[in-house]
Amino acid sequence: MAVRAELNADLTDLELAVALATAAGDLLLSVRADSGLSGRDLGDVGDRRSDDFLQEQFARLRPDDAVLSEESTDDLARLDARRVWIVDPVDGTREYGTEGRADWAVHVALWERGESGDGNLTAGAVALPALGITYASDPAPVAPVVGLAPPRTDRARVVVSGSRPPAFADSVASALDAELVPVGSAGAKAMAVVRGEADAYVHGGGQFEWDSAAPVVVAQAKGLWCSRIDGSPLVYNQRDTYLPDLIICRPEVAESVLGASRP
Ligand SMILES: Nc1ncnc2c1ncn2[C@@H]1O[C@H](COP(=O)(O)O)[C@@H](OP(=O)(O)O)[C@H]1O
Ligand SMILES: [Mg+2]
Repeated sequence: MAVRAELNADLTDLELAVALATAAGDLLLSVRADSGLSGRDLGDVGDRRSDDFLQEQFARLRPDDAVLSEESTDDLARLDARRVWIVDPVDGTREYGTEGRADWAVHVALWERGESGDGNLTAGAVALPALGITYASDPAPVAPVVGLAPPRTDRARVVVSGSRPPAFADSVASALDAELVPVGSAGAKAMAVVRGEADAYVHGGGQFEWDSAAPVVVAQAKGLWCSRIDGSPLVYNQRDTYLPDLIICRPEVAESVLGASRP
């Protein structure tokens, strides 16, 4: 879904997720180009500007919905809400602050409560602004990005955090006879699997709902396996937003990845 939609309340939830992630990404690119800042200072300003923009737009376009954002106080009103937007205004803040890095993202996901009271992620988008691409939670095929990753060999690839790879990363790599590739941002790693550049993204040791909600709803829509490392479902809009581990992978390798990741 590459078309830039005008931001208005008539957009579907999916169109709105794509439009907001894309627009916040454009804002972040201009802050990065024009602020004269770098490193942590740039990350802080980017986080704030992107979050302010997203909060304003949700208040204007979906005033009845709750919002859970990494960068805003959580007043827990979302626990009684029927619809909750789960957003990460800059995922991969460290990489956003580092000149030349493209592995950072904007995450926008929607969680909706069902008849039973439980809820699910129902729509979402991950923008990779430095690549000029926004991925949507629809089943449309995804084109590879030429020149982004080294050409595929027969060897599988597993993407992991550059700064905090999980303790079980080596065992997953052995199980798949894969190379481990460090990439920043949960969204950028998940989209590498969506594009087919990597076979799996594994994480353990700490993360929050906003880090994975949008990547997971996009990956699910593209037919990928998404779960906790013990194989249980990823559950969102919980009181405690800590959601420390996940696997996103091609369904064919899920059993091997789970076997090698299980605590
Ligand atoms: N051990 C940990 N505890 C808490 N958050 C973690 C974490 N490891 C990774 N994350 C978060 O997950 C996102 C992706 O990290 P990584 O690139 O290392 O895989 C980052 O989000 P933010 O950049 O939004 O803070 C990072 O803060
Ligand atoms: Mg994050």
